[in-house]
Amino acid sequence: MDTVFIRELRADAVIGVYDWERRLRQTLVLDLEMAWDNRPAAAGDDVGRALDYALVSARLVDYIEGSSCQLLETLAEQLAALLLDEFSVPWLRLRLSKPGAVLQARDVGVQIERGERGG
Ligand SMILES: Nc1nc2c(c(=O)[nH]1)N=C([C@H](O)[C@@H](O)CO)CN2
Repeated sequence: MDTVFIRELRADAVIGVYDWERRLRQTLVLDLEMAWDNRPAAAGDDVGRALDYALVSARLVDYIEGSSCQLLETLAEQLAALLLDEFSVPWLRLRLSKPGAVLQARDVGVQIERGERGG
C-alpha cells in the first residue's frame, strides 16, 4: 500500500496533567503516515482522488488547537479516529511529540498505529 505522509506538523494546545499546564498552551509536533492508494490520483493527475495532505493538515491543526486533553495518548486516539472517520484513511501511524516536556530529553511522546494496512 502507498502512503501519504505529514512530517513535523506543529500546533499549540492546552495539554498536560499538571495544574500549571492547564493555564497555558504548549506546542505539539505530529508525524503521520497514512495508507492510501495513490494510483488513481496519479492516473488522473487529480487532487480530488488524492489524500489531500493540505486538507488533512488544516483539519488536524484546527482540532488540536481546540483540544484540552490531559494525556498525549488521549489526543492521539482522537486524532486517529478523526482520520479514519472523516478522511476514510484505512491505516495510519501517528506520532505525537511534546518537545521540552522532559528537560533532559529532546523529545517525548507517543506513537500509535490504527486501522488495517491492507495490500
Ligand atoms: N505517557 C505519558 N506520560 C506523561 C504525560 C502524557 O501525556 N503521557 N504527560 C505528562 C505531563 O503532562 C508532562 O508532559 C509534564 O511535563 C507526564 N507524563
